[in-house]
Amino acid sequence: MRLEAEKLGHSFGDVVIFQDVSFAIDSGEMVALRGPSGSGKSTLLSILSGSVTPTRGRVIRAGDCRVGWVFQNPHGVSRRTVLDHVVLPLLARGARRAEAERTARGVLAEFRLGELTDSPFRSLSGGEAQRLMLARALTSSPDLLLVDEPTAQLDPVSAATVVQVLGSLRDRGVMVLVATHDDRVGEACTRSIHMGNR
Ligand SMILES: Nc1ncnc2c1ncn2[C@@H]1O[C@H](COP(=O)(O)OP(=O)(O)OP(=O)(O)O)[C@@H](O)[C@H]1O
Repeated sequence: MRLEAEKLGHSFGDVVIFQDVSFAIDSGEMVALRGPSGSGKSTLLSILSGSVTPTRGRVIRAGDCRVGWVFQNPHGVSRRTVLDHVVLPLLARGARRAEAERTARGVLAEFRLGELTDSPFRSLSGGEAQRLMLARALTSSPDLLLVDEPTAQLDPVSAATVVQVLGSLRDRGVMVLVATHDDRVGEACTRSIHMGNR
């Protein structure tokens, strides 16, 4: 699997956010998207996900490329349990309840959330919630995972765990593109794409 960005550019009205951005990412690569605030990292992720059409250039990816997205602020349903957050997408994809729960429990244990399966989302710490979002993204078996600032507002220990989890996704052959200001995340990546040369 390969993702290619060819001479991408984007403007909002008359304001050029970035231009002439080209790169390719292959399966099993974890790439950092770096650049100052406002340089267009989140916008580029939206373009790569297909939810925003670039003003210029094009994105080339296989038609069956499954895209997962983990946002900067973990979005969960406050009353729902940790287990529910991982089980529901599996049920939506046609899994039976018992099978979905088995899969979900396995993934949660791997993400060090096994003790929290019955806790409501609202009781999670920032790091736990971020790991849960990554666990949920994993269950959709993405080929490409777009991650926006996963360690913002996390303490060093939680951030290190999130970095570890991202590395394990890469090791499973997922293409991981992570927008980040965090040098620890940058160092864990194979290389960086730099935004900001408008
Ligand atoms: N829908 C929109 N309409 C107009 N301007 C927008 C829109 N979305 C983003 N922008 C502007 O585009 C620029 C790039 O925003 P973006 O969120 O992509 O930057 P970023 O590099 O991800 O920033 P940060 O590091 O602060 O998250 C910013 O100046 C932002 O205000």
